[in-house]
Amino acid sequence: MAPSYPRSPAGSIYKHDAELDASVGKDGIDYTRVDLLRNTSVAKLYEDALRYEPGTSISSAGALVTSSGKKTGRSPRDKRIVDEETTTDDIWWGPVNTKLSEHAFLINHERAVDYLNTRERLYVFDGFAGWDPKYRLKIRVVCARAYHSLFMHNMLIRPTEEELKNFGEPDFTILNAGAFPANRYTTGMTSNTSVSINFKRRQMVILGTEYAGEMKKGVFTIMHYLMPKAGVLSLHSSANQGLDGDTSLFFGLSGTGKTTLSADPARALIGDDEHVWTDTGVFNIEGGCYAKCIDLSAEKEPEIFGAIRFGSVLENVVFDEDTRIVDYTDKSLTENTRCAYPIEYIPNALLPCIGAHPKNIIMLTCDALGVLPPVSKLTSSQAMYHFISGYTSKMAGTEDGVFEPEATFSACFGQPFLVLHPTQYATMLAQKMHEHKADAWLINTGWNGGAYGKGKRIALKYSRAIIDAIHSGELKSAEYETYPIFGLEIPKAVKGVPAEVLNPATAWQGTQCEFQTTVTKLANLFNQNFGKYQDQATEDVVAAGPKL
Ligand SMILES: Nc1ncnc2c1ncn2[C@@H]1O[C@H](COP(=O)(O)OP(=O)(O)OP(=O)(O)O)[C@@H](O)[C@H]1O
Ligand SMILES: O=C([O-])CC(=O)C(=O)O
Ligand SMILES: [Ca+2]
Ligand SMILES: [Mn+2]
Repeated sequence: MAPSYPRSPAGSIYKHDAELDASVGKDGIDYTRVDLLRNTSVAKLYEDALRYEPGTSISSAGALVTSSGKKTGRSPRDKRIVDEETTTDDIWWGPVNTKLSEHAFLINHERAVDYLNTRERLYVFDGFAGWDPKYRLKIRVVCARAYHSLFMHNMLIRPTEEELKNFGEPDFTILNAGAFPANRYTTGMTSNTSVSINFKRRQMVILGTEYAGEMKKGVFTIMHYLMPKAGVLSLHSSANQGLDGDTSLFFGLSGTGKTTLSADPARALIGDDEHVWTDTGVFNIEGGCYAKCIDLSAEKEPEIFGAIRFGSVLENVVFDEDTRIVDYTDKSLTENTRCAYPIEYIPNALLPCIGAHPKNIIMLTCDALGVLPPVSKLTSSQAMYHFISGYTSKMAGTEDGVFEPEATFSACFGQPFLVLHPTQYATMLAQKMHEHKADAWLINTGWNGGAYGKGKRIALKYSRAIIDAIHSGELKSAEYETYPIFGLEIPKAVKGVPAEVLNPATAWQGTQCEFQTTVTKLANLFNQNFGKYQDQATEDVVAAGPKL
């Protein structure tokens, strides 16, 4: 049977080649073997992981504690997209998408297949990406570690028994042979880690990294291509919904607070990381959340803390040998400690994870220079400017080789996952925001009072108070002042936040001279970066940047 991309009532939204479908339907994996474990129970995956995978334990809360080995973050420099005729003209080749030849892909594929077929145990998980049946993709994950299977069981949408029975052929297959290296002498390889996506064959192959986040972000990359092609907008954002059904999107690069701030006791959680904005509203791509755990506490993040229990996968954390109590402050393995849990482990998750059109667009940035205001209200041109710029700081650990906050511009707040040119996503976002009259806000969840090393990260309770004020309508009618150079509108007061914190100039603990220098430095970085998009952006968007 030919695999199919998501179908609308009008037929397939994605064209494909029947002959090719027939040939790649055979992905090389021996599905007839008797020891193949398909959509195995959580308990069985626990037992296998504990028995066969070194570095696996149970935490005092019942979570499966695992080790992802040497790689404890994604490897963006080892990610490749196959250069083939059905997609090559669409892809934004360059900064994040590096070409891999079809032949080199086949070598990697063969290596993964041989590795997987020769394991004593093989796990297959079939699940969905996308809560809206109209756009849903059927994803198959084939892997050799119970940990990886449980991770994707948590992160994809779990099929019902009935759906599993009728699953048929997957739309996309992930072959995860992460414990086995890529051959560095294969053309196009620059290390023994390789994460490659082939849109024509609908396959993703992972070699040389056991970091499970590669799989969820692989699915996102696939959706980031297919969804805009189908006329809907994929987003690296979290989403939640108030009692009145008002939806908020929280954009932000890794570590800016999408997961933390979307878990809000007063609002229903739609999802924490990947969404699609369609003509009818917003749907979550995933069936689970993937929270950062560093310095996690029950007091500060009760919903997330409570979600770490039987069934959850806790990666690279350190715990007490006797009590099995996890020390969330311990960064000795990595700062990027993570937990993957099914979305229904969050008490007020909205099921199915589909919400209304967004009313508030919240852009999160973690400014390590300490000069962006904790909150500003954006005009629509400023919203586009900041979406295209995607300024933040890369936080330690999420990517290989990052050890302290590093200023970065990541287009659409998720450049590593973009497949098309950033302006294509930005244009769709502008249209949708205009059509649905959404308000836009920029929130700095990063440093305040001084740069990294001198000031401190703004208190989580202040960021939460700001978000409450957006949702209550308090901020929309607040009094504002203009923040010079950046031209941002800052509220003069927000309930629950000390007034001096709101303006970076009054919050600054060092000299005003040092403050001005830092503002100028950041403004220059913005201008320099936006140069890349000057030609494609409209005049008003270009004018929305800082003016020195
Ligand atoms: N003021 C703040 N606002 C939000 N998060 C904060 C704040 N101060 C500290 N943090 C911490 O920053 C981290 C934010 O991580 P979070 O998991 O929410 O990021 P994310 O945007 O979901 O990233 P990713 O895409 O990598 O999952 C958490 O560890 C949180 O405790
Ligand atoms: O991909 C990961 O490992 C975690 C994540 O959500 C991100 O980095 O945006
Ligand atoms: Ca997250
Ligand atoms: Mn993310």
